[in-house]
Amino acid sequence: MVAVTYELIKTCKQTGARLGRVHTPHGSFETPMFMPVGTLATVKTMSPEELERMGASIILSNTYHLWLRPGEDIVEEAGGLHKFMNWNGSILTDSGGFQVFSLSDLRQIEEEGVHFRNHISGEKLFLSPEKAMRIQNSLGADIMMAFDECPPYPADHDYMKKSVERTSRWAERCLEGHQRPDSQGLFGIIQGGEYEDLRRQSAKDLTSLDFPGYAVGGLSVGEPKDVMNRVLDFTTPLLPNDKPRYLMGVGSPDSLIDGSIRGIDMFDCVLPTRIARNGTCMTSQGRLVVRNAKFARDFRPIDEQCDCHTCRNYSRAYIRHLVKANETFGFRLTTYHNLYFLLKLMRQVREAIREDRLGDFREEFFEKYGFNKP
Ligand SMILES: Nc1nc2c(CCNCC3CCCCC3)c3[nH]c(NCCc4ccccc4)nc3cc2c(=O)[nH]1
Ligand SMILES: [Zn+2]
Repeated sequence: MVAVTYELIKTCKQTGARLGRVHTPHGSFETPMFMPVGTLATVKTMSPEELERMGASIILSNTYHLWLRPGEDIVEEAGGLHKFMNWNGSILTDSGGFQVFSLSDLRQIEEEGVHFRNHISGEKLFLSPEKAMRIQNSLGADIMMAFDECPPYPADHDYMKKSVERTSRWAERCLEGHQRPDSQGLFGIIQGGEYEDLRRQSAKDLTSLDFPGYAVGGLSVGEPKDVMNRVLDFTTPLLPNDKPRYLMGVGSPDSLIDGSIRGIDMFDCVLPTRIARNGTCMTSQGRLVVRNAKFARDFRPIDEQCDCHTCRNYSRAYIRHLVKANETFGFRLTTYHNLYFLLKLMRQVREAIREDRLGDFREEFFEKYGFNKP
């Protein structure tokens, strides 16, 4: 029995976008879909009830963080992540590879795995494909990610080639180390940077291993947006049509639309929750920094075209006051709105695919939001 399956509902006649549905042991969700990030087993300042009310179906958590704190053994004793955090929707855990490279210094990559320092205590640690599988099996997420290397941008072709080949060997070790394939779906991660030959090699290696889903990794690491779009143009067609495609670390409105147009089904990013905690909101007219003095007497909602709980009940002036006073409730209101905004955007993208007009929707949205013309 396969834990995670994908159903292609239809392809947009105007673009390469696809409307689909992903089935997991904890429920199914339509795609393209945005996944809120909950690093330490919580989507910061949001309760599971609020996540459900805003329309979240799947959230992310993380091997690296939960291994360090509180420890995957405690989560396992609690009955797994779903019970531990009281979230009954789907959960995806990243493998920790990216976090090791982005969070800790003194890391050393070898064939066996990665040596690094705990970014909290400084103690020396070691993470391997097998260890990353054991931790994710203990956490019990519906979807787990292969242990990969996400090279820095830019990286030269030689380094990238060696890295892709090692990531492919690690992917095989992940499949062997995965103890619960019937209840947790393991996704492979395609690397290769901006090099078409290496993206082809990575896709060939990983699709021959028959994972239930595939992620495009190694992007949203500082490259210009047109480089990301070009890499997607030649990478997504290499992936099977009957499996989900997950673009890692992407969460700005324009990239969610452009990634969907290029056949991506799933997205995650810390952006909406992170900028919310410094009082910046995404709105249909572009970004709004609510802390700005000009909103001191502005009693309109954050976004006059938004029907979320925050926009129906609170004003810019009130939220500005809370954020300036560093009141937690202020960050709850901005976080709720930003997540709702992206989840609603994905609903609009799915609607546009249904009606074969995602290209038109992109034009309208970019114009209103203030993104530069294509
Ligand atoms: N395995 C793996 N993960 C990647 C991630 C982490 C995805 N989010 C996981 C999530 C799990 C829970 C804890 C948080 C992370 C990426 N994130 C980004 N860009 C983010 C760029 C960005 C954008 C806005 C703000 C900060 C960073 N590129 C990524 C590439 C890879 C990759 O190749 N391999
Ligand atoms: Zn709102």
